[in-house]
Amino acid sequence: MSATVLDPTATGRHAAAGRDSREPALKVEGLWKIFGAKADRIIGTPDEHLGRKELQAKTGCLAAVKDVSFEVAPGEVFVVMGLSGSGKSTLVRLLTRLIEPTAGTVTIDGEDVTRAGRARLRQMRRNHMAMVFQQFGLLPHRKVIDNVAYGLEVRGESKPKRLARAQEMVDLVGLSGYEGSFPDQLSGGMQQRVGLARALAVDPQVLFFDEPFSALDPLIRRDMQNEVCRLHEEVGKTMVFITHDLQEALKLGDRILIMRDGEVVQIGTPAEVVANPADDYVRDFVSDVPRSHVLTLRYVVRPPRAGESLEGPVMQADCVVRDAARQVLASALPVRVFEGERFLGVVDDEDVLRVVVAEEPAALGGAGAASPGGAA
Ligand SMILES: Nc1ncnc2c1ncn2[C@@H]1O[C@H](COP(=O)(O)OP(=O)(O)OP(=O)(O)O)[C@@H](O)[C@H]1O
Repeated sequence: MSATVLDPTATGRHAAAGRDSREPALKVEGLWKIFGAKADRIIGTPDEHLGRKELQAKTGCLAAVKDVSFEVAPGEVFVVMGLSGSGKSTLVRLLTRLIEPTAGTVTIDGEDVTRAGRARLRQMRRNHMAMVFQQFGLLPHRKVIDNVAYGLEVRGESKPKRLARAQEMVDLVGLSGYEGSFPDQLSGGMQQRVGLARALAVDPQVLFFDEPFSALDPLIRRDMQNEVCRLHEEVGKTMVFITHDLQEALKLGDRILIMRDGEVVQIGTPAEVVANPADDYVRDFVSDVPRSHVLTLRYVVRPPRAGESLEGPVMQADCVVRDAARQVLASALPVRVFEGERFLGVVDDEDVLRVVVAEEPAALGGAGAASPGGAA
């Protein structure tokens, strides 16, 4: 019944993430990492098309990352998600060249990282990239303030300058008062805040997160996810975030890249991935996700029916259905949905309820469970 309006040019949830004509902050093209003795003899031969297991059986080599390409816009939060062994950690290490790629290029702010010589790479790592790891990587004998200032020290900043910047970052991550503490005097969540402050201190072009919250207990983990959202709102940095946790990916990502066996299965906004899973692997991943929490009005909007009022309140297409529901249900007239200035259509009580009711256990398998707007 309802028409689905899918807009491939849809921008992310974060204001700074608008994909525009500017150069991507990060561009990855045809990136491969094959482990094994004959790794460099596989690309360009028919063997490159073999599945991971077949390649391993035939050559003894393991394709951890296989022909991966994507672009990240300035200010975007880009999440790489996949099960254990899918190649996420290898991928993020390739992006910073902690591991050398077998093939492909990585460009950060227009500069090809894969071609950089040793000295230039070191310089790029100090100035343009920062990493936040699961194991924090803090220096145990240094106080919080000196851990945060570490990257600036390595870069040769004067002491007053680096301490002033470090203090600013300590305050930003909510650790004011703990500057003089040592890492082992802090909880796991607080230590990870130090890791965040340290990464932000160098004002990098891209921040890489490799499963940073996996070791934290669920409540702290949620706090830290909120913290990343808040920090992103404040500093607008480009972020590449690795996780195996779908909820985390949906919460943080403007877009999500889903990996399996080293390959890209799907790249899309949380709503795109939930509404249109690329295959059964992704469908299985997203099957438990409450759709109203992720789908936006873009996915339920429909053309107005003959005689239907076009005087109702106006809402933007990127508003999540759950957040829009109250206003839609309170309005006697259908809500008009716009993308910027462009009129996309209308949404009424029934359109919203169809998404919400489909999540109710009683509706599963029943008529109410029909996919909203036929989007799935
Ligand atoms: N140095 C290495 N030598 C050989 N194989 C490796 C090496 N590093 C990783 N691999 C293999 O590459 C594949 C991808 O590993 P990777 O650690 O990148 O996956 P992941 O998605 O990050 O998994 P996890 O979440 O468990 O860390 C795995 O099969 C792994 O065993």
